Amino acid sequence: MNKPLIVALDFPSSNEALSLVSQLEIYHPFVKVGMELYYKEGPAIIEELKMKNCNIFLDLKLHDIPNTVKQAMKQLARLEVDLVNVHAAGGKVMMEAALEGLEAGSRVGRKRPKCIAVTQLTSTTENMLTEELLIHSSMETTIKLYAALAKESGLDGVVCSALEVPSIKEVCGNNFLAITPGIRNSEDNNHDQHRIVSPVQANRLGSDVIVVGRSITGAKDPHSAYLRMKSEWEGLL
Ligand SMILES: O=c1ccn([C@@H]2O[C@H](COP(=O)(O)O)[C@@H](O)[C@H]2O)c(=O)[nH]1
Repeated sequence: MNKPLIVALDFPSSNEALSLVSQLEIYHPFVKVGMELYYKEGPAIIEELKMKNCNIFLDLKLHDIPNTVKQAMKQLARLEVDLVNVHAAGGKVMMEAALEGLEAGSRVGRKRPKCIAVTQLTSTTENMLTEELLIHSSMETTIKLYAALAKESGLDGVVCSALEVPSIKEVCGNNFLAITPGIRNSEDNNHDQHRIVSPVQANRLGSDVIVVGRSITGAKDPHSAYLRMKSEWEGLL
């Protein structure tokens, strides 16, 4: 994986998602299918996106008992996407089970999809961590621990804010992927995101991949918004 920008296709149906993809088709975009679109369209949307030569992150954030996650991952492996994920909060046995399921469901001779773990959602603040989730370590410590647990479980990386990437790389090494949503430029609406950085900062902080949704999909001109984000992320602007 080089330094991709993944576009979050957070749309209610395939019509809107495919229309956005058609505007970016010449760039063979890496796209993310999340719960909203997948729960509406199911595996058919994955097939349609593959026909358009998109790389795909299927972002369903599995979090359940180990056996359920293993069996679910076995099914997801059959979709042959590039990237899937779980919540690190499910623990080591659950993350190991996710990998077992992916191995079991992947065709012989084909590499399993990469699997990453959500550490703490980018919509979570330090205050929420203490007051609501009753986690009494700092955001940075919590995320470092979750990342180390994901690595010990054999996962390929984590989802985090770019703000935490330097400490994750320190603990888990440079090859452990840091995939970072919560990307905004200063003029963008932050919506429900809290731990946010610009594409330029994400690059400087060492993110491997950025995930951008509404700043592109909700822009008046998504094509220009994509190109600007991409150039800033790649350090060209
Ligand atoms: O911690 C997380 C994990 C996943 N996401 C997902 O990324 C996109 C971000 O969309 P924006 O519109 O750019 O805010 C969205 O699909 C989330 O489900 C995240 O934001 N934070």
